[in-house]
Amino acid sequence: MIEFSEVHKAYPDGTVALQSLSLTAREGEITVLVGPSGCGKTTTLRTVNRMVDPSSGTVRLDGVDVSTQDPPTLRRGIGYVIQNAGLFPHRTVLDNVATVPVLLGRSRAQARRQAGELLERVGLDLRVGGRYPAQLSGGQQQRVGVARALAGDAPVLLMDEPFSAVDPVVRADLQDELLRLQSELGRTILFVTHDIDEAIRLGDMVAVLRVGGTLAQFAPPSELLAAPVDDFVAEFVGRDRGYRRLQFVGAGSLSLKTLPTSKDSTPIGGDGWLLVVDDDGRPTGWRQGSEHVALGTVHAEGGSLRSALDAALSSPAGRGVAVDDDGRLLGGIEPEAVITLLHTARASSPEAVR
Ligand SMILES: Nc1ncnc2c1ncn2[C@@H]1O[C@H](COP(=O)(O)OP(=O)(O)OP(=O)(O)O)[C@@H](O)[C@H]1O
Repeated sequence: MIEFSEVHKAYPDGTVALQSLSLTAREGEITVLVGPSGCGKTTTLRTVNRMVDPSSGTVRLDGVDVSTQDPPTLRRGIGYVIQNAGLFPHRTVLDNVATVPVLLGRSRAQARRQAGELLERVGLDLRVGGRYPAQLSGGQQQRVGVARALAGDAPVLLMDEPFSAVDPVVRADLQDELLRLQSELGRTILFVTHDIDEAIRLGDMVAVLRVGGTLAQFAPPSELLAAPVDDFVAEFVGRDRGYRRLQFVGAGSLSLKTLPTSKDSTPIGGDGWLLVVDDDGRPTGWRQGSEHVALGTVHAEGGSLRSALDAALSSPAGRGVAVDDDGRLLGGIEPEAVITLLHTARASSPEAVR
C-alpha cells in the first residue's frame, strides 16, 4: 500500500508541482494517475522511490515513511518502468533483466535463469535474450522493461508512461499483457499516463489530477465515467462516456434470441440472413442468398454490455452473435434487448447504471 498524505512539492525555481496531495494506492491494485501535461504525475510517482523528496507531507510504503529509508535500498524493493523502457543499451536483454536479481545477491546463473522465465512471462521469445535493446522493436523493448521491473520480485511497481512510445495496436497488446500478469501476480502498481482510455482500461482506481498538482477526482473508472465531479473531469474523461460506461455493466442476464443458422437452411424473418456455423456449432460467418459476409465482432459469454451492443450494432444482419467460452453459438443479440437490460438494471440499481 502506498499512502500520500498532504504531499506538497515546490521545485527550487518555485514551480509548485503538487499542492497537497492525499490518496492511497491499495495493495494488489493498479492505481492510475492521469491528467494533462505538467499536472505533477511524474513528480508524484518519483516521491515513492525518492527520486524526488516532497517539500512537505509524507509518503508511506506499507506504513513506513519512505523519507526514513536509504534510497538505494528503497529502490531495490520497487520496480520502475519508464517510457522507452530505459534499458541499458550495452547490456544484452537477458542481462538487463538479470540486473536487479544480481544486485539482490543472486548468482549470475540464477539471475539469468530467472530473467529467462520473466522474458517468457511477458510474452517474449527466449531468443531475444541475447540481443541488445537497439535490436528490438519498441513494443519488445517495453516488454523487457516490464520484465526487468518484475525481476526484483518487488511488491510495488512504478510505471511512468510505459506504453506511450508505441503504436496503438502494440499498446493495446501491452495493456492486455499487463492485466494478465497482474491477475497472476497481484502487485501494487502506480501507473502514470496522460491517456484517459488507458487509465480507464487499466485502473482499479483512477486519480485525475489538474495542473497545479491538485486532485480533481479519485474513483474507480466506472464512477469516473458515470459521475465526473466537475466540468474539468467531464471534459477530460471525454466524449461517449455514456457508451464507454457500458463496459462496466455485465451482460449476464441479456435475453438471447434463436438465430437462423446454416443448419436450419431456412432463414427466419424476411431479410434472408443465415448464420453459418461449423460442425461444432461455432459461427464462421453470415450468408444472405449466395452472398457470404464476415462474421464481425462477436460477444463472448461473460462480456460487458458494451461488447453485446457492439456485436449487435456491427453485425451485417442487425443481430449480434453471442458465443460461449469455446466459441460455440449461444444465441442472437438484438439491440433492443441491450436497451431493455439497461432499463431493468437502472430500475433495480440506479447507482450501477447512472
Ligand atoms: N526538476 C524540476 N525543476 C523545476 N520544475 C520541475 C522539475 N520537474 C518537474 N517540474 C515542473 O513541475 C510540474 C509537474 O511536472 P511533472 O513532470 O510531475 O508533470 P507530469 O504531469 O508528469 O507531466 P507530463 O505529462 O508532461 O510528463 C511541471 O510544471 C514541470 O515543469
